[in-house]
Amino acid sequence: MITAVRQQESSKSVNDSKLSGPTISSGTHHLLNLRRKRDGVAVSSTPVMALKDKIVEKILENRVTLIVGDTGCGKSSQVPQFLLEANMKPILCTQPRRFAVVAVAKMVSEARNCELGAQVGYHIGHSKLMSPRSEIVFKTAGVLLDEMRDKGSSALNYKAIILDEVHERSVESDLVLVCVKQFLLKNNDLRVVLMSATADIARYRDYFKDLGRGERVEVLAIPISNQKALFQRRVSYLEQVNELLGVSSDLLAQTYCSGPNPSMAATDIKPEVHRLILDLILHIHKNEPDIEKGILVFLPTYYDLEQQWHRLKPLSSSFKVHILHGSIDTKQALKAMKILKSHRKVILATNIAESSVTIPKVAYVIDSCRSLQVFWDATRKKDSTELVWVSKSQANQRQGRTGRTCDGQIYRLVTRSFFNKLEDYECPAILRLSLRQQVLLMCCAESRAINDPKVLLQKALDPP
Ligand SMILES: Nc1ncnc2c1ncn2[C@@H]1O[C@H](COP(=O)(O)OP(=O)(O)OP(=O)(O)O)[C@@H](O)[C@H]1O
Repeated sequence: MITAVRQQESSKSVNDSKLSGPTISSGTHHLLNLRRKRDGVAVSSTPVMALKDKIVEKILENRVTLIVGDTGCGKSSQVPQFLLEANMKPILCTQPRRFAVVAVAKMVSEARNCELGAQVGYHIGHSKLMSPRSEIVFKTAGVLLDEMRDKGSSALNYKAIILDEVHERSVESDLVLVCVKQFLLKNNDLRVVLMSATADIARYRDYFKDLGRGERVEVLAIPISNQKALFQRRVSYLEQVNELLGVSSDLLAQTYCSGPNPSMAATDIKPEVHRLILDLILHIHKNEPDIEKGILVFLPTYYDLEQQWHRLKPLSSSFKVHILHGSIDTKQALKAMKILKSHRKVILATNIAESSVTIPKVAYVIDSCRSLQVFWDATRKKDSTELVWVSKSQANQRQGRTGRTCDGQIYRLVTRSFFNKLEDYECPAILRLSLRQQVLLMCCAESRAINDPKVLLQKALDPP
């Protein structure tokens, strides 16, 4: 379903557009040099670079533009720079998570050869590294939402606002979308760009349909043919993993997923799964001579990260293990970005590392295909958590953390038929969580356009 829509959009874009030749800017050149320098690979361009002129032209022409392109094709790093070079500044870019804000801001400032906090800055929670002269600013959706509540439309005093990773449906992201739309109805000059590799584009296109008479939402898909510059990615499922490790089991799904399909299977990570992950890591280490090639493992909870960490601890002479979890300080988390020459890097992560970020030289992704979800328990009248199977969209984002700076291999720890039965998308948080706090905050908003929670929530992409 996702593939079908994306392919349809891709071919539309190719047919509709007279693709202009690549115009490579100084920032872009610098990014390429950076990549060559860091990774020892010669990369001629990221796929979005070939569409630079087209992207700028469409954003200038339309108030809302959707950019859809495979993970790693260059959306987050390049599109803000394209707009800067077209003099559409200042530019605001939101990311769903703090880690992604800092990682992308850091990468773009390095690509532009400037100090972080000067031309390129960021703002997450209480940490702000930007100046009044910053021309590209990265923020979390939560920070932007707070600012819109406090300052109304003046929080959007930018020439262009990029809402990156729109498929991530946190309450904050959905509320940012609805507030931005309200302000767009009053501001003709603002340009909004939505970006994602896996979003359901038809929904976003429809959402902005009523913006104004004769207006349309431009959908720009980065054509598959333009994506050949990307590295290869190969996906394996439990069947192949077991073959690889020489384990024979007729009941793979039963042993490692507790059932034949997502609706019947318990999501908890059994010791067998931790054991399988360890065996896989050891197998990779033995067979991959390039020590710089790292392994990224997705697990659902801090407890699971700890369990896996304990299994790896006795092997500290071979492996350097990093933990990426929401509770870890961003500075500490950024240490996982370093390429190591002495040890094999193993990164144990929850979905904090699922989208946006490039961790250089991650060549292997092991995906447990589980995730922790918070929901409002109406009976107990409190927030609760549950382990769920990821959606295909989430799994594709996880897959996209490799194949960015080198070829990638993905191991999904479910059988192929089990994977095919996963939902396409996860349920938006706005339909799962209590909105009491958000409603109170909305009531306090300065701007009349966004201070009536009942009206505003009805205008959300999925009204609660
Ligand atoms: N820190 C980095 N070090 C080396 N290369 C990087 C770094 N950050 C980005 N890149 C390179 O730039 C490419 C584009 O990254 P970018 O984040 O712009 O892609 P994207 O299309 O936004 O991906 P996603 O949809 O996953 O967010 C990556 O595939 C990678 O090759």
